[in-house]
Parts: sequence; C-alpha cells; structure tokens
Amino acid sequence: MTKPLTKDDYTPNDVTVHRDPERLRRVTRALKAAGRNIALVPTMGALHEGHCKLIREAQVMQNTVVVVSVFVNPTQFGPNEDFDRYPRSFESDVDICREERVGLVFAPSVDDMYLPGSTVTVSPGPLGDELEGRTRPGHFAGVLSVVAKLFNIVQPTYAVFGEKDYQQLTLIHRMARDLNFPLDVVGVPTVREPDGLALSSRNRYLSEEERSAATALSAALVAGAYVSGQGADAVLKAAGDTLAAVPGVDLDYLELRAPDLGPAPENGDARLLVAARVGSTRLIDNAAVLLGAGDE
Ligand SMILES: Nc1ncnc2c1ncn2[C@@H]1O[C@H](COP(=O)(O)OP(=O)(O)OP(=O)(O)O)[C@@H](O)[C@H]1O
Ligand SMILES: CC(C)(CO)[C@@H](O)C(=O)[O-]
Ligand code: BAL
Repeated sequence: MTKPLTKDDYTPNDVTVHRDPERLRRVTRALKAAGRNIALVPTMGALHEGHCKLIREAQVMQNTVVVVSVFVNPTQFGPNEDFDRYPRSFESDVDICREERVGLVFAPSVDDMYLPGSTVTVSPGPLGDELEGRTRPGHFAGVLSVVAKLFNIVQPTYAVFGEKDYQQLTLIHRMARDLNFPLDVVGVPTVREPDGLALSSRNRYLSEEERSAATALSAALVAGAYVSGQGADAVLKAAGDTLAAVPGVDLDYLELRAPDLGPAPENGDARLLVAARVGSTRLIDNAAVLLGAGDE
C-alpha cells in the first residue's frame, strides 16, 4: 500500500526535499489537481546566482510551485570528464532554495533514476554531434534522456533553462516539440560576473590566474559582436584574435550559427558560440550577434 500524502510532502512557505521519484510525482500531480502550476528548474546543484535567476523567472509565473531538481547526471559525462569531482554542496543548495522560496527540491539517487537494465534513451539527432557534441560524444543523449525523465516525473507546466548552455536549451526546445511534451520551455539570459565571465559551477575549479584568463571567452564575444556590422568573417576574426591574445586559453571551437544553430545567415540574427579549456577546466559561452546590420 502506498502511504497517503501528508503535509510533510509539501509545506507552503517552506522547502520540502523529495528523493523518491514516484512520491514526488504524486505530490506534483496533487498540486496540479488543486489548481497550481508547476515550474521545473533542472540543475546539477552547486547553486549560484545563475540558478537563482532561473528560479526567480519561474516564480514570476502565476500560481506556481517551483520544483528545483538537483541531480548530477552520470549519463551526460564522458569517461574522462569530471563526474567524480563535480562540485556537490547539497545542504547549502537547500538553504538557497529556501531563501528563494522554492516549494520542492527533487534530489533522487542515481539508482532511483536509472533502474537496473534501463536501455532506452532519447536521440538528439545531428545537432547532438556538433559543437559541444564533437568534444563530448553522447553528452546530449544523456542530457535529453534525463530531462525527459524529469519532465515525466515532475510533469511541469513550465521548465526553465539557461542560455549559458545554448545548445542544450536549443535541443530541449526541439525535444519538447518533436516528442510532444505538454509544457513550455523557457530560456533565461546568462548571468555574468562584473568582468563578463558567465557564472558556472565549474568556475570554482579555476585558480586565480585561470580565473583572470577565463574572462577571454566573454571578451571575445563582445569583440565579435562589436564588429558584427562588418559581417561573419570580421566577427570570427575579432573574437578569435581576442582569445589568441590571452595565454593559457586553449580554444576548442568558435562558431557562428543561426539562432536555431543551423548554418549562419549572411545577414541578420546569429549566435556566436565559444568553448575553451582554461587549465584543466572546460568553459563555454555564447552571445547573440546581428550580422551585417551596422554602419561600418
Ligand atoms: N550563468 C548562468 N546564467 C543563466 N543560467 C545558467 C547560468 N549557469 C548555469 N545556468 C543554467 O542553470 C541550469 C543548471 O545548470 P548547471 O547546474 O549545470 O550549472 P552550471 O553552472 O551550468 O554548471 P556547469 O559548470 O556544469 O556548466 C542550466 O539550465 C544552465 O544553463
Ligand atoms: C539540464 C541538466 C540539469 C540535465 O542534467 C544539466 O545538463 C544542466 O545542469 O545544465
Ligand atoms: N551545464 C551543462 C551540464 C554539463 O556540462 O554537463
């Protein structure tokens, strides 16, 4: 017999932590039956101001209970990536969620998320092998599969993601459309440090010297956007020169694409995306640019 829900499963004005996917699903279903919207903010924990911005964006929606998931998903990490050392700070994450008036934190174990023998995954299609996917094969199948599972467990009305992970956001929009998930995917602009560095949990890996070199990524995006009126070649040159001028920044890719990550247009809206290794830390960033529209 499943235990009936009690006020310990959801307390208005406080945060409740759930670990069991089935129980969490019953709680969100009951809240929806009672007329509430559910907004999901998926994270891997180690929460920072970027995550808080997503939570606040989720709070703006009317009559909504915000669910923050905290799950370091093993299936999106390659064998030589940082799954084991990924920052984990669960207690302080829950404190932040309480301060941000989050209703529910969902923090399942790996064993509860991936039952023995599970083999079915979501295929991202060709975009999954480009940009991030070239350096991180299988990454987006891992991301989309866990996000699909979170959608099915939490059953949100809205799901909120950051533009910092622009390719991820694009693929999640596409998955929601292609697989008919009944929810709205909401993208939130990147939150930055005063010197331009995009907030990221992985910034905590950086030494002082690396932290200073890491500003090259956002500086390159600004340099590229600044000359966007002169067209794509000028954008890539200005951004590339900015990156090359900073020692200790090992470029992975710098690409201009259409906003949906198809081929870049000659003129009009485009996206400039960069990934680079600073020491042993791999960082990504991106920005909108308007090609060929300037007065240069
Ligand atoms: N600076 C930021 N501004 C806006 N959203 C962000 C920012 N950083 C992360 N997010 C978003 O928060 C969500 C959870 O991301 P995650 O927990 O992986 O944090 P992260 O800082 O991106 O970590 P990582 O160092 O792994 O890139 C994602 O939707 C991500 O795009
Ligand atoms: C969306 C996500 C929580 C899936 O594990 C992760 O990729 C992230 O934190 O961006
Ligand atoms: N923030 C994206 C998750 C990852 O790098 O695995």
